[in-house]
Amino acid sequence: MEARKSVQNLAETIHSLLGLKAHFTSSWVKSVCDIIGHLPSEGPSNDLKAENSKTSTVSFSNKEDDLASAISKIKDELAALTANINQLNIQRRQVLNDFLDLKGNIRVFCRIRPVALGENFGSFKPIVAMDSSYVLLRLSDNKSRCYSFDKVFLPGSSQDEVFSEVKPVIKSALDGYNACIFAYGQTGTGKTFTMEGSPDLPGVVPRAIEALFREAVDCNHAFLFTFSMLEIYMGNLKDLLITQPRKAMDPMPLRLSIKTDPKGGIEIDNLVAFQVSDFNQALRLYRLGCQSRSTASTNCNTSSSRSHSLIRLSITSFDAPERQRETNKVWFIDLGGSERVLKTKAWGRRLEEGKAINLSLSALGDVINALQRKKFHVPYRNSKLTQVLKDSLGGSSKTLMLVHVSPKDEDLCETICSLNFATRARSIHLGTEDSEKRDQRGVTMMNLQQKIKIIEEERRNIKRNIEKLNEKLDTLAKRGTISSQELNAPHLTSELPQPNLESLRNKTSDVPIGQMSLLPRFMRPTICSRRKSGIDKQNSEDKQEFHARRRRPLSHRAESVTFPVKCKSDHSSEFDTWRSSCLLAFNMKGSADIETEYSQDTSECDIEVVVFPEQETSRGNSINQNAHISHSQQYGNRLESKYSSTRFLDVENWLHLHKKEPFIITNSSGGKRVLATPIPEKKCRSYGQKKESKLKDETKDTCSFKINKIVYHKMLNKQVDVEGFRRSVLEEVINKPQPLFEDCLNKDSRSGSGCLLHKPDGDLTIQTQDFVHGPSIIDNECDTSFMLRDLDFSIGNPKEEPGISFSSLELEPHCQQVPTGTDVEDGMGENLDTSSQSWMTGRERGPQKLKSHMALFMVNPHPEELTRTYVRSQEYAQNRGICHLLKQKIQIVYASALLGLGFQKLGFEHDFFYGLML
Ligand SMILES: Nc1ncnc2c1ncn2[C@@H]1O[C@H](COP(=O)(O)OP(=O)(O)OP(=O)(O)O)[C@@H](O)[C@H]1O
Repeated sequence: MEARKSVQNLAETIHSLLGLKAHFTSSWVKSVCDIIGHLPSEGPSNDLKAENSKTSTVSFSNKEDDLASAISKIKDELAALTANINQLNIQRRQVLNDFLDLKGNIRVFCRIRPVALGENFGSFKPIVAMDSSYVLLRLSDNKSRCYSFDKVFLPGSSQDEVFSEVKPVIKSALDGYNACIFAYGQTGTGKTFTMEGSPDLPGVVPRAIEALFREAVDCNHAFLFTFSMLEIYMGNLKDLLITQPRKAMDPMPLRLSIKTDPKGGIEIDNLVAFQVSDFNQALRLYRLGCQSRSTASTNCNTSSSRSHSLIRLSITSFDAPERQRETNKVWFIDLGGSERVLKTKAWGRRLEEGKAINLSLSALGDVINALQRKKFHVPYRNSKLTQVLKDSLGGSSKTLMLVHVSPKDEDLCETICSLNFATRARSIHLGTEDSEKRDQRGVTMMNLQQKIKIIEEERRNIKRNIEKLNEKLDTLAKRGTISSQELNAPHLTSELPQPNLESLRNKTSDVPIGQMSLLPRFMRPTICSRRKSGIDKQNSEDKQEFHARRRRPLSHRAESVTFPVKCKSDHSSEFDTWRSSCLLAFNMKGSADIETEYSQDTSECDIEVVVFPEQETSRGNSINQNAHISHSQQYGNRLESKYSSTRFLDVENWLHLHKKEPFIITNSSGGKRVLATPIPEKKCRSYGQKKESKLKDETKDTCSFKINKIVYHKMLNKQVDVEGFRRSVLEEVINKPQPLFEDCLNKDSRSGSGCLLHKPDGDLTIQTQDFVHGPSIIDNECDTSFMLRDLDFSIGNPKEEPGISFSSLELEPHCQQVPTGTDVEDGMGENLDTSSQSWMTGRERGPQKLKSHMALFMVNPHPEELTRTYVRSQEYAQNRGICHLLKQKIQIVYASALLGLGFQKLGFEHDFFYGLML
């Protein structure tokens, strides 16, 4: 009876709504009826069937009937409201997209950096903001140029103001559009400040992530967010969420390689992607990634980013038909600072870094310009950066470029370069319109904005109603005898606001898998939620249905699938991580991973394309498809086995482990291993400083450091281009090398006296402690320490520079595999977080004890950065049977240093140090 009544009610409600709402199509009604027909036995329609087939043994009281009918009415109302809200979502997306289209899919903002306290402003202001769209660049007293932007942020602009302009793009990302938000500009102009911000003044990235989660909660769909972070350092991709190995024996991290699917979607093979469930998790991962960035001190910025850092947030929603695509990506890109070599006076590695940054920036400019001009050929392949972003630049994707400029007159040249870049990127495709058209556009945009507001207000009202109905339903359910299962029927809850994957999964898990395909899409659990709940495992016999459930051929879904990889810890517990991959990650060719090469050496051919059997020829893709065709059955099995071996990564676990123990994860294909090492808390700066001062006190009497075996007279006679006081020091060096070395090197480097540097071309210069980087060699037999870089070396007394921290960040990518700190004596033992610790270790044992040691050090000049020291004792090497190799290599390095040769000249490859270590 009850069941018949509720069905009748539903039918009546639908019928009446049909007259009112055009979107209630007959197929929709049919699908709802179908659901009822296929719901498990608790459902009303099954009751109805049961009643028809046999006499009902259950009799309901009138009271119960009324209750059930009230509940049923509420359910119907909820369904109607949900449909209504979906309709509004579609409208809102359309209007927002029209609005952004009018604004331009590629928008360029300009932010002028404020003058810092105590900074020399210069005699005249070269850059003046005329209004919120124009800046005037004064080239000289009577010459100036005007540049137009979509928005100009004055020096006093707050982070809030900047984010308010970014917000529409974030909203549209939730609507399924890909988006890229770039920070571009001269080094030291505030790119990182804009993107990352500070704890008090959070930048675009944390704000955007927060907004995404907030808006997602506000939407009536379930979303799945995955977070990844990588950097492009000198054309190489590096996963910032996986730390580097600690020992030479430790496995190398998996190489990241860019892959493209037949539809043009880009995936980065082996890039770790974490499923994040809230803002805090994402923020903590973001901080973890920021700590691993390659930064260094340059003439222009004490903490200069030497790479492009890219944060990717993938958003998936399988049940939001109004979204542009199921999975889309938002990229936040803090570009490396553009710099003029003449100004930065960079050389060696800094120079190479600067060159790589400039090249990829100009490649990015070319791509954006080509897109703006709607050119047929877009030169994506010219850099790794543009290859990675290929599917998120152009088309319907939204691009925001925040160009940063300096207010100082001494930076005029760089400012011109940045503004020219911005002009190219903007391409002023809107600039050609006359003022009438521009006004018209302005009016249309205002109308659209108004429309968005009205729609959002309407949505809010409906949501309030939904909430009220839900409360009502809860109360009725408590009063009545209705089973919780009935209340949890998916058509009631899956569309409710504040979606929660967990609840979604639970709600749908009651439905037999065979009936899943009968449910409308919005009611079905996502692959992920099913996996998490273990449905797939439990129903392995239902593989057929599992595949049948897919709405599209596999090849079509390639861009949106994130594959999990089973991970194992060496510490007896198991962890799972998400390894973000498109279907290409299965890599039918086996070990055909393509190593990331320096960007300029690569072409589109480097991007591996896997073609699946049912794939149609993709747009503009001329790659030989037959070469990669694989058997669909085989593919299907692989897919299934991947899924069945899945568990979700607990981000908290990951973050926790990064603070504590190192662990190794393996991917399910076996063999390759990635080592994640603990990352100390950011507070290590203060820790390092504390140690440093303690160290200074302890070691005043052990400062002298003789140089007996190396004579530099000849080199020192070379022309030295340094300022007054340094020149006089050097002259002294030429006359009396030994005392000067002591004098110069034994001073506290932090006070600025610095170290002596010998460039490969023979030039000598003194630089302050900040520059010191690269591997260094200590050999107490000749009381000398070397700090060697790939093209140069310096001589210094490490004991006198306790504050210098050692890190792999300064090295060639492969050198980064060099183990992190271990105790000098036993080679293993304690981890040394700071160099000061390691120096202390050495000092505690005294010079005599150190005598038998040869050790390698990696220096990281960045005082804020995590500091790790790499020390290996000769004894330890001997124990491990590699002493011979170690000695030989160190001798070569010595010879190289003495001859003034760099490593590269001797033909040393990146992995030179790797071989030295255990
Ligand atoms: N708008 C701003 N308000 C306050 N401080 C700022 C602003 N912009 C930049 N700064 C400060 O200027 C310094 C340099 O900024 P930042 O490191 O962000 O530059 P960058 O462009 O990222 O440099 P690089 O390219 O070398 O990494 C920082 O100390 C930062 O706090």
